Amino acid sequence: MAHKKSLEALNFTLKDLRRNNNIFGGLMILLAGDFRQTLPVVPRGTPADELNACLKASPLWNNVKTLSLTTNMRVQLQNDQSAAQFSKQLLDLGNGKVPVDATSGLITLTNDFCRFVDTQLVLIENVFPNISENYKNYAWLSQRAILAAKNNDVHALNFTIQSKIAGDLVTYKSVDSITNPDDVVNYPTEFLNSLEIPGFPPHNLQLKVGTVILILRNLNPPRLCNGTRLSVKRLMPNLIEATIINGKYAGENVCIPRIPMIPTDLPFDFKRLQFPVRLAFAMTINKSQGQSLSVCGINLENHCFSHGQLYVACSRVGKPSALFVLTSNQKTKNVVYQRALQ
Ligand SMILES: Nc1ncnc2c1ncn2[C@@H]1O[C@H](COP(=O)(O)OP(=O)(O)OP(=O)(O)O)[C@@H](O)[C@H]1O
Repeated sequence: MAHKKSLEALNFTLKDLRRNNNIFGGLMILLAGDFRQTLPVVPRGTPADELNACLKASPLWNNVKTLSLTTNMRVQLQNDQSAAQFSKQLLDLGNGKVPVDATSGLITLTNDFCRFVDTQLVLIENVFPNISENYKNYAWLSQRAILAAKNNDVHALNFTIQSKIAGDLVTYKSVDSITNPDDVVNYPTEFLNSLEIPGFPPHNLQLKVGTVILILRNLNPPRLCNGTRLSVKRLMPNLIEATIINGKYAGENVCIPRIPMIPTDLPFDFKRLQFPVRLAFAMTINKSQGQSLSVCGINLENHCFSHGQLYVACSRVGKPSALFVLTSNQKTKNVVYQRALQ
């Protein structure tokens, strides 16, 4: 979900451009969204900060007229007999209506909602069956992913899946530096290399031909945007050639260069020169928002920790038989801030 400040900035810009002091310069704006989904991410923020960053906390919200869509098309399109029930189960999850166990604070997922698996390897086998052969099929690859709430869980899954593909591992190390010369002595290169920053490529990027990667920056919109998934075709010393596997430009080959990236939320200025990509067989639930999948795995060994994450993860597919969940005793945490839904 967009931060309320983005919309407030658009409001000021349109007022200025159109020299019209009415809201949005007198234009009608169509917004589409679902407050059951995740709220804007506020680094190191509390739930109150997230709620405050949401559009409902902006004075602009008083001018919004809400119209509701009533059919879950992703589910409806499956023509599955469970469609009506699955749509309702998803809504109950998103609305925080699934009963919570008073002692553990967890909900129990039912057998008619998803398919349960016991280990990470079984999860991988169900979502990416016979990956050592199927990785060459882009349509097959684009329709499946494993999701987890935290980056660390995602990294572990990605390494395991990548190891199932034959071929040499190519390592690309980033060049990390401090931009302010006065700070150089305080931040040794080894420390900079060790930084794992959300939304940033790793220092030690290890890839194989056939690996699925995700672009982390808008390199060449609309073709190469933050979130575009690709399959690696050729690994050269200074360039990665890859094939886009999702969206309108699926099937096109592109070249990705190293670019300098500067994180905005660190207390010191630091620059990482690296390919702006991450492995993407598995991805975080927040990154998966907006995607439709034919088969989705969810690793809930570490519970979801923020509003709407479980709802977003489960609603990527249209039927229960396509949803594989790894969790202990079918129990997990469903975080829903009722204030975001009021
Ligand atoms: N009116 C429609 N007729 C046919 N198919 C539709 C219609 N609306 C949506 N779909 C299909 O349903 C799926 C989900 O649509 P879309 O991604 O636009 O929904 P969304 O609200 O953005 O989902 P989410 O926010 O959960 O990611 C897509 O496959 C889309 O093509």
